[in-house]
Amino acid sequence: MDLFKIFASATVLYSLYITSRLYRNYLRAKTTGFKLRIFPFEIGTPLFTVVASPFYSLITRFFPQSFARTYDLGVYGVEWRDRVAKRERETPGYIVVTPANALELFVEDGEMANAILARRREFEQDEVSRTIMNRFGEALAGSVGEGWSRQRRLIAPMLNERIMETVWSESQQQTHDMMSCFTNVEDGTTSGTVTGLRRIAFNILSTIGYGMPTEWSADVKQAGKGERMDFMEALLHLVDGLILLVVFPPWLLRQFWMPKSLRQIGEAYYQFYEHSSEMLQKERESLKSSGTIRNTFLSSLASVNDNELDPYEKEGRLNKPAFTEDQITGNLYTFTLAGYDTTANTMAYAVAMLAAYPQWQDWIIEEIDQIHKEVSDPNSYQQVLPKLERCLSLMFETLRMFTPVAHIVRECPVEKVLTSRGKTYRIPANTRCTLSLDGVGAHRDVWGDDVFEFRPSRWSVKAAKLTGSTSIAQVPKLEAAGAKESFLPWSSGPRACPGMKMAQTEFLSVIYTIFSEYRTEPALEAGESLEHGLSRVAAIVADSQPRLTLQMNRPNDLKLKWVRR
Ligand code: HEM
Repeated sequence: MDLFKIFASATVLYSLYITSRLYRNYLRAKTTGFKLRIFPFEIGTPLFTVVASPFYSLITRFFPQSFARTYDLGVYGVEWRDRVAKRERETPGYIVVTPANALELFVEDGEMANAILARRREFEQDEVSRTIMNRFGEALAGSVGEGWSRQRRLIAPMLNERIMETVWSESQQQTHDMMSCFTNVEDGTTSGTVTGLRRIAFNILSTIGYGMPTEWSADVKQAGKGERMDFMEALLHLVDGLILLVVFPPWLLRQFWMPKSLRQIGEAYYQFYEHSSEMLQKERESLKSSGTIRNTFLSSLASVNDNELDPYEKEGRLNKPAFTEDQITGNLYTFTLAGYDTTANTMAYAVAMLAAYPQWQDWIIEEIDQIHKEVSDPNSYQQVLPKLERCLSLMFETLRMFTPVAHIVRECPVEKVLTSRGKTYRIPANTRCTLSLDGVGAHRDVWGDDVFEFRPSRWSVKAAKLTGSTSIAQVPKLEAAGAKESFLPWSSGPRACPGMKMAQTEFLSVIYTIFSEYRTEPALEAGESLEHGLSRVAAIVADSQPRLTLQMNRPNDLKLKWVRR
């Protein structure tokens, strides 16, 4: 009985505590101008993320809609669930009031998202992203404040026009190799299209990042027992195992009693450091002896000097290397992380959608055939790339529908006032702002009634022309009203993706090379009609899930037949 009383009193006290915190946060939020949602649990934490998923379908089925919706917001991948459910998005967003210290602001409107992204100093990257991105050393993608400005100034130019021709030609070569492998087998049927495209994206990073050209191959080279992994194998395990490495220490993962896949990730962690340190050593030696900077990210990182820093100059340290070994390792890793899954999955979704909707294949093939007639060299980066408007529209539409980085988070430590669509909003101090890059591309008033349809031609007059400009940090100049603000797959503002042009060049080169020679169609099962085959492919695409980026759950079920045109 006494025990019962203790338990009951504790429950009452705890409920009072939660209620008082909720009330306090409600008072903070009520005059902000945003719609409010009240929720009795702290959302967005790693704990909630882990615990919430198993109860997801139970809660959404049996609890009142507004409770279920707020719960939904805290479960990873809400943007994709909204898209599949064709849910209308909020303008500009809403605040979730929980008992936590911070308020949770969810923004789904382009104007407000852009306003936040433009004010980098006032809305810095959140702590969780920083921890993940700096796992291997302080990197551009995980730094804030002056440290970020300095890294950005030095690193962004490394992804400039100088590397684009290599990206273009290497992507062409890789694509040729992949396609000959696919079409070498009887009737050109393969379930390896997604894996094959991922391999291309990885191999391009290997060339551009480390100066290690790798031949396309359907199989991944795997180190045998007791053998040392090569650098690229180690890197591949680390990219796939990123979240595990944030949660578990690498020494634990590599224990002999762990499952093989986890052991490999733990092992890869140590081998990556070893390789990266050796490569850096070699790069520095070769720089010293030859004085030539290779056209790779590693060489640029190793050679760059931070001449502009006054304090360095005063200390007589002018021409000192700008980056420590740890910073170089961190940047090598995040460069691969940021550039791999994003570009690979964009190519995979585009090809899958072309297979499911063959009319769009006809549409881009028409453009490609026209280009072949117009240019003197059909492989020339300079001649071909600026003409690929429809192919670029295909990329934009794929990114709008299958946004790889569904949201980004910024912190607001001090109260700010912003306007959106003529209305003023107050963002209280200590608010976490989750900006839905996917949501801004799903507003009916901007995109029209077919907002949830895949229609690349909506971009045809809007598609940015890649003019060979060296400016890489610009969002494409989209002419249609509102489209620029409502298309943020690469984010916007000072932190916008510096790899945008590289991703575009790679995507365009791969799509152009494939569809210059081939077409694809669903590999039909016995007795299956074409119509059924097409909708089966569309269903495989719809069965996706955001992991690090959005990915298909059953990529190997995407059985495609490749035929020479
Ligand atoms: C379709 C392909 C890609 C998409 C959709 C994409 C998207 C993004 C997004 C949303 C951000 C976050 C920006 C922010 O915090 O405001 C980002 C940052 C970044 N991306 Fe990309 N990205 C792509 C390809 C690439 C490639 C190919 C590279 C380089 C190899 C790259 C390198 C980076 C880096 C270094 C950052 C950190 C920038 C900073 O914090 O200043 N990305 N990207």
